[in-house]
Amino acid sequence: MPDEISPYAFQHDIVGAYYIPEFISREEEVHLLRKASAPQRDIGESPKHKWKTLCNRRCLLSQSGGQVLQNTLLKEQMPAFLTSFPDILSRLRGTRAFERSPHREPNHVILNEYLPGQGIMPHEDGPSYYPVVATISLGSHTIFHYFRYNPESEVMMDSTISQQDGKGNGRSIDAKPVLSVLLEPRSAIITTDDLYTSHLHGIDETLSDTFVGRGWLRHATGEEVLIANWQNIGDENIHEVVRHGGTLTRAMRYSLTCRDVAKVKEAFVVN
Ligand SMILES: O=C(O)CCC(=O)C(=O)O
Ligand SMILES: [Fe+2]
Repeated sequence: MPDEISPYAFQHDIVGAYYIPEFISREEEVHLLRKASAPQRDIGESPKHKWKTLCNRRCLLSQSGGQVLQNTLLKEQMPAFLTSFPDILSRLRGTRAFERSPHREPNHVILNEYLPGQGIMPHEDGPSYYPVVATISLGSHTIFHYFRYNPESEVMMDSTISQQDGKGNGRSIDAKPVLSVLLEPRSAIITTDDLYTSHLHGIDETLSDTFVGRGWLRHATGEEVLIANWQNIGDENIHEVVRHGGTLTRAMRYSLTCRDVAKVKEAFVVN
């Protein structure tokens, strides 16, 4: 990864995650939240940026930059709210995380909406995208877990989840995360390398997150898991709870997931 992004790596065994607190300002967050939470007026007003509900995700989703069909982006113009204030795309270019991606910047952005208690099942983002994704959080913290598949020969008693891998093969997943990260509102997390290509990621469906101190989270599996970036947390209140123990309540959260689709086809526009 280029120098710009390497200071945002944090201590853990697997390479490929970079956490940037305060990637956008509070003022920018308020502005984006207003856009995101008024889908009829802003993002959802044109048929191109319609909200969809995905049953396995239990979140609303709006795609910008176009639809991805058969690994190909049917290109449309990015809505102004992503390129004006704040200019998220040029800020992401500045991290140089997309330096080696085909278009050297994201050309596809998905807006997800999570009510408190909603999450997203462990999944891979798949082969349509170049293996780097930047996720910007708005409105609430959340906990992002990365998982690994169980090795073929290994039968794990606690692996309660299974999922199709990138090649469409059903595989079981180790329920204990290999890496857990706290995403603060206004932060960006960049996932790449091995974490993108051979791991899954997901968010538990929970209304709150309880910490026992020094970065340890009480996880749904009953085990305690360490929040790998707990010493990089910028918000004083959140840091205090994670450091000394306590509970953080989840609020409505929006995320912008920004990726580069290699194959692009100009969409045919009929006026
Ligand atoms: O909302 C998030 O932080 C993650 C969303 C995600 O994993 C996805 O859209 O593929
Ligand atoms: Fe994802």
